[in-house]
Amino acid sequence: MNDLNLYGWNDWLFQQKEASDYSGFIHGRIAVTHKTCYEVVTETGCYTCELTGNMLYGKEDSELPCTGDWVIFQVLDADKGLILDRLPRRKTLYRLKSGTVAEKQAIAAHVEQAFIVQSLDLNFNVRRIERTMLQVVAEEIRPVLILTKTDLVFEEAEVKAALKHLGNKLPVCYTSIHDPASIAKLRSYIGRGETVVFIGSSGVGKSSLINQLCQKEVLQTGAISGSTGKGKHTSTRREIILLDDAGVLIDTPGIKVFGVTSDDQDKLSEVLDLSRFEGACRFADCQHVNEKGCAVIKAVNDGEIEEGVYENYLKLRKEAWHYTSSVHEKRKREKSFSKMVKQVKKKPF
Ligand SMILES: Nc1nc2c(ncn2[C@@H]2O[C@H](COP(=O)(O)OP(=O)(O)OP(=O)(O)O)[C@@H](O)[C@H]2O)c(=O)[nH]1
Ligand SMILES: [Zn+2]
Repeated sequence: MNDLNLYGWNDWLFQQKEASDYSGFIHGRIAVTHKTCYEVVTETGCYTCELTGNMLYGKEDSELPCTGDWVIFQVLDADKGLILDRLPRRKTLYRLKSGTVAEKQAIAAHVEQAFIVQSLDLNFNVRRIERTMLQVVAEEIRPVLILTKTDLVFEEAEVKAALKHLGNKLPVCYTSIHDPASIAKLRSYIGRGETVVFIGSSGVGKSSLINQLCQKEVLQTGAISGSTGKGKHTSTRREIILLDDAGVLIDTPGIKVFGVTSDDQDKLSEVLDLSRFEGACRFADCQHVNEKGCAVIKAVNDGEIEEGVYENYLKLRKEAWHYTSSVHEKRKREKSFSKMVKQVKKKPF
């Protein structure tokens, strides 16, 4: 028997299930997402499930179930099922689907915290931390920064200086798999029944951390390739891992870049720590691009905001605009297409 409360099942989800047309069927949480099917954990075991046509056709990519989603399904066989409904989501990590401009893709649903993992070698990149934070806080997910491989040589002062503006925005945790105390500290961040998603490029040590947190080998780790210094890509699927007495961990395959799918100016300013200057801009709706009397631009010129941070602001802002206008365009095209179809249908033949 699995206790689904340990997997994060709660009263809110129960109410969502009650409200579903399919409330009479069993529910479970998606533990693994394959190309066309899902592995779903339930109280009585694991089922491999496919989607009904209704769940699949005419749906945006972001509406398809993802790892961490709670779904209702019909049991077909001893270990097979058909997903009939997906419960509404809260706190979902999305990313821009690669190769598209207006399609987002859900990566992990119902997550309370995101562990943004970078290793203290060439992988460390503050701009990427800022970008990932934006995706995370847009969904009210709490970010934690994890800097791994402290046993390797790194410039601590440089790292700390680069993170200065982020210091009060997220806890920063330094870890090494050779330092058990650092892993114990990390574990203390994870509450019972809480879901944590691990985000980070391939080779930064996500699987190693998860194994150490579980105190057993639950995930295969990759060897570093000698020629490139980068980890081999070892994750081919996302997976949910249950900690013995704490929460639920979701591993994601090495997603390198998060394309922006949020156009929340306030969140962006908050992440980049620009909010403390904004109030003094001459115009209330100042975008801090080239407006007169912009306090943010003044702070950049005065050296109070680092240029790199401001440049990333402009970059992320531009991407957010691009995303929103592309989504808008897409909706308009779809609308005019369905109008055209309706008109065609009306015409007598
Ligand atoms: N020196 C050192 N090496 C580490 C540490 N953590 C992980 N590694 C090594 O880094 C390599 C990659 O680790 P993984 O845990 O497989 O990395 P990952 O982020 O899960 O990579 P993917 O599964 O490809 O996404 C392995 O050879 C690990 O042994 C650490 O704290 N210190
Ligand atoms: Zn301004």
